[in-house]
Amino acid sequence: MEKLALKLDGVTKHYKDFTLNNISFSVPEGSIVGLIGENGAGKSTTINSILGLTKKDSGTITMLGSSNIDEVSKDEIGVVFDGNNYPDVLNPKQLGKVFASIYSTWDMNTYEKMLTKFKLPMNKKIKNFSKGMKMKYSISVAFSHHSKLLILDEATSGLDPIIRDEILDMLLDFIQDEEHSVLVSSHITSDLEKIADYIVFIHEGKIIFSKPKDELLEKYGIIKCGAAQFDALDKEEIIAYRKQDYEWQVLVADRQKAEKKYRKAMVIPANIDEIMLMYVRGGRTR
Ligand SMILES: Nc1ncnc2c1ncn2[C@@H]1O[C@H](COP(=O)(O)OP(=O)(O)OP(=O)(O)O)[C@@H](O)[C@H]1O
Repeated sequence: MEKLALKLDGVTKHYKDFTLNNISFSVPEGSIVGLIGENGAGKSTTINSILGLTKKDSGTITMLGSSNIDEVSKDEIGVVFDGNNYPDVLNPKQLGKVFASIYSTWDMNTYEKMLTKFKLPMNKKIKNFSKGMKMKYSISVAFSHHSKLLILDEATSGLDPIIRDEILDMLLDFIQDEEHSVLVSSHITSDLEKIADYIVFIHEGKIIFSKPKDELLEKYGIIKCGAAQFDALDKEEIIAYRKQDYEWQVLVADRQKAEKKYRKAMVIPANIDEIMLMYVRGGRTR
């Protein structure tokens, strides 16, 4: 049976104007799970609930075999938030000593290698690092205490494409060893499309879908057609649709079936961004 690094079951959190509603998904060992959703969808609330930073109202969270986050060794989890994770008046050399006393699994050799590899200066204060450097530094730290599960909130937002690509490569490196797993939230869906094994799409506090990425990319499709063809479509098969000028765009879950059934219509693959947009902004026929 597939081993899970993380499992959420019915996690619910009520705020005055927002409810994170019955969230269930899992992160299999050796995989990268991308949590996507627009601003305010509930991604950070989900991640904070997992880390025990926000107290959930109900539901269970099992992390690395334990349903109590306090019982999970801090060595085993790496956390990377958008922004400063560490006292920024210190430099990596000083912080390395701090981490050696915090993490029983701290590996100074890996730390120094990572800093050299990512051109992060040992003697420069973290507060003088650029945003991208801070992010790479946080991930290097997570590698250096050999964490098994890496959780990143908005790891690539606000970074240029080259640094984003480096960070995505770091995450792919991290899971090469099958025991390592990653949960990463982002609203840059193209980044997650490159690296994630599974995509969990959250909208207004609810999960819209949680699926293997390949299934989404290989199976979902968009039918492009005119009004008469749209009227003739089987409405049961339509997930959502949009009308642009004279063209209808229709999201379906089985592209090949649509190609065979509607030979006159154009059916094209859908990327994650398009799938997300259609779910959020598209019209419904049922
Ligand atoms: N401590 C809090 N008290 C009240 N409401 C909160 C609190 N924290 C978050 N919220 C609300 O919960 C909702 C979801 O916020 P959350 O930060 O989880 O979204 P997000 O998907 O991470 O968004 P973004 O991509 O913009 O970071 C928002 O409406 C937010 O205002």
